[in-house]
Amino acid sequence: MTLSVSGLTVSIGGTRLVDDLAFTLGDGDRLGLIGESGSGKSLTLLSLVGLAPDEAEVTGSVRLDGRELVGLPERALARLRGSDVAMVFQDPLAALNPLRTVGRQIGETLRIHERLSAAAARTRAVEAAREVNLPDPETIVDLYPHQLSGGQRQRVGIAMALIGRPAILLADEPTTALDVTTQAEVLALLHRLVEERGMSLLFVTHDLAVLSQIVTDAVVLANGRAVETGALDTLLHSPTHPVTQGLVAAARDTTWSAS
Ligand SMILES: Nc1ncnc2c1ncn2[C@@H]1O[C@H](COP(=O)(O)OP(=O)(O)OP(=O)(O)O)[C@@H](O)[C@H]1O
Repeated sequence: MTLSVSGLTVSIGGTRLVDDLAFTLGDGDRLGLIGESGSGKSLTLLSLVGLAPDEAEVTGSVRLDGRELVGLPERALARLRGSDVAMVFQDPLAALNPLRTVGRQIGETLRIHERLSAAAARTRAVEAAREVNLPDPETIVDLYPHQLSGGQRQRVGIAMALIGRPAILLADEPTTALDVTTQAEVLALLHRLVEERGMSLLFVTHDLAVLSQIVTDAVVLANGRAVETGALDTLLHSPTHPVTQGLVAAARDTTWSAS
């Protein structure tokens, strides 16, 4: 599947927070969206699938295999989010229901979309838990979110996102809340799953060091505009825009302080 974005503009209260953005995510592509805090990364990601805040005005074009998503009714967008396009977010705890076992939450999509029985959904949830390397999957699916570590919860978030076999994964800072070791493990897991399943990935982060572990190309955002676009190697080794240069310097600092 190809996601083609052009002229994407998101305004709130008359301010353009995302301004005339264009990029294409083709089959199997791994693209990063990087920029400092407030540069418009999250709003961009949310706007692609109709999840921008109610007060936001979204214009421009987001096409999924030619089908225009901007202006599509919420029902159609919701169907799409459960099937072709899936998302993982920074804070898995906020995305999880504290009162339901993680297995039930992993299997929920299947109960809705494939009308599976509770028992069949549980079996698939156990398989999904195993695929994301959760320890003791048979037992862990019966636990509640607060009984898991942060890294385990993010693995649950990934299992939930991937169980519907999406073609495209949108990830918004999925490892930012994790410690450095867990972050590396979760990035490696995402990388493996994306490759094995031939998914395409749009990965949002403020951290170029993280991005270099998972994508091949990136769009650098500043004040809602794309200021530099290209292969990650080129951005890392010969950044031309001052914002990109700042991100490279920051990534060097974190790499040094982590080692
Ligand atoms: N609902 C809203 N109402 C008003 N302004 C908003 C709203 N949501 C986001 N913004 C503003 O839009 C700009 C872009 O926000 P966005 O969350 O996309 O940034 P970001 O690059 O993802 O930053 P971060 O890394 O901090 O999440 C920011 O200036 C933010 O304050």
